Amino acid sequence: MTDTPLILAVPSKGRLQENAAAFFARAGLVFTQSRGARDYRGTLKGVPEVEVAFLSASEIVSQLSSGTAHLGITGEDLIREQIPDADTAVELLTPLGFGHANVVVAVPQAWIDVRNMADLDEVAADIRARHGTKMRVATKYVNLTRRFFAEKGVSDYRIVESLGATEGAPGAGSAELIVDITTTGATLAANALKILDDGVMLRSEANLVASTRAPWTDRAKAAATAVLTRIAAEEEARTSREIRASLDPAKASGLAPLAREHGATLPYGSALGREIVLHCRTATVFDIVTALQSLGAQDISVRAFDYLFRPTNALTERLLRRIG
Ligand SMILES: Nc1ncnc2c1ncn2[C@@H]1O[C@H](COP(=O)(O)OP(=O)(O)OP(=O)(O)O)[C@@H](O)[C@H]1O
Ligand SMILES: O=P(O)(O)OC[C@H]1O[C@H](OP(=O)(O)OP(=O)(O)O)[C@H](O)[C@@H]1O
Ligand SMILES: [Mg+2]
Repeated sequence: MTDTPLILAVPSKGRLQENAAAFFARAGLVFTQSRGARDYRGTLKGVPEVEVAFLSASEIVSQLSSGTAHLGITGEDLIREQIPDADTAVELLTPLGFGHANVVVAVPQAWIDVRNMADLDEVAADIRARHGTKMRVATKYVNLTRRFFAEKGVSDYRIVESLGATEGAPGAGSAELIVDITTTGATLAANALKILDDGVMLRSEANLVASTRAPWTDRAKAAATAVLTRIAAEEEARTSREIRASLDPAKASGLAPLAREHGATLPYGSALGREIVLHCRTATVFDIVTALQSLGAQDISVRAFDYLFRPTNALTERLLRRIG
């Protein structure tokens, strides 16, 4: 074990690696990587007390579940599959907008009469009548499949655990249908499979996840806060704009109502002299510009930020609410 206060688990390979690295880079969090004895370890430049563990998306889930890692990036599909009590063990702090994939039930396209989960009962009965065996479902999402099939009232089947190339199972004759993840649908199409109409089990994307079981010492909380504050400041910057203008002080009384109406703020107060500054959501910029023009404002400029640090942020609040 290590005595570094905070372990941050980051995908080291596969679909999520590049996007995760880009996500941290946007927040000004740069990894310095070194090869450790058993796995890759690193640090975050300028953020002491954080150790970065480079792991597979699935190993990240295990470490968050056991509390070996405090924070990590991984897919919700893996969280729901691998952690039976996910809502107790981890907190999904925020979806990250990449790693989108659906976990789906797919059957051969040739089964033209089979469209939804309820139709699988007939398929199962048919297979039993013809071969005296159970309908076989190939998947590596064993737990998600059991849960979903039970919810849909389908019980006469057996799972064939798949370790890869799941979509090939029906063609190879090792299962009748599959449960797997899909993004573009290309792999399903290449294997002549179709998704059942009500066969989307989970819409997954990469999430920033906190472990509730990790040793959340005061130093770990402080280190997490340092990381989350930067991530939040980047997001706040990306979704905000600054509007500056020159306004006749005689018109300044119209400013606060204007800001309120558009959900904007006056971070430095109402006008001292002619210069006014508003912060607003990106989508409201042009409405505010128009309103300012109606108020007689001139020389209106709109700027983007690199980082915007607020007194507090939703990520840190969410974490601290959960871990106390
Ligand atoms: N098209 C996709 N296929 C699979 N996973 C995807 C896709 N798009 C996003 N993901 C996400 O990436 C996660 C990790 O998938 P990836 O393929 O990188 O790992 P893996 O193949 O499971 O790794 P391993 O080598 O351990 O099997 C998935 O669980 C899912 O959350
Ligand atoms: O809908 P699509 O865009 O075709 O993507 C889906 C495919 O991608 C994943 O496999 P991956 O390429 O990660 O290989 P793996 O089976 O080795 O994980 C997944 O297991 C599917 O097979
Ligand atoms: Mg994969």
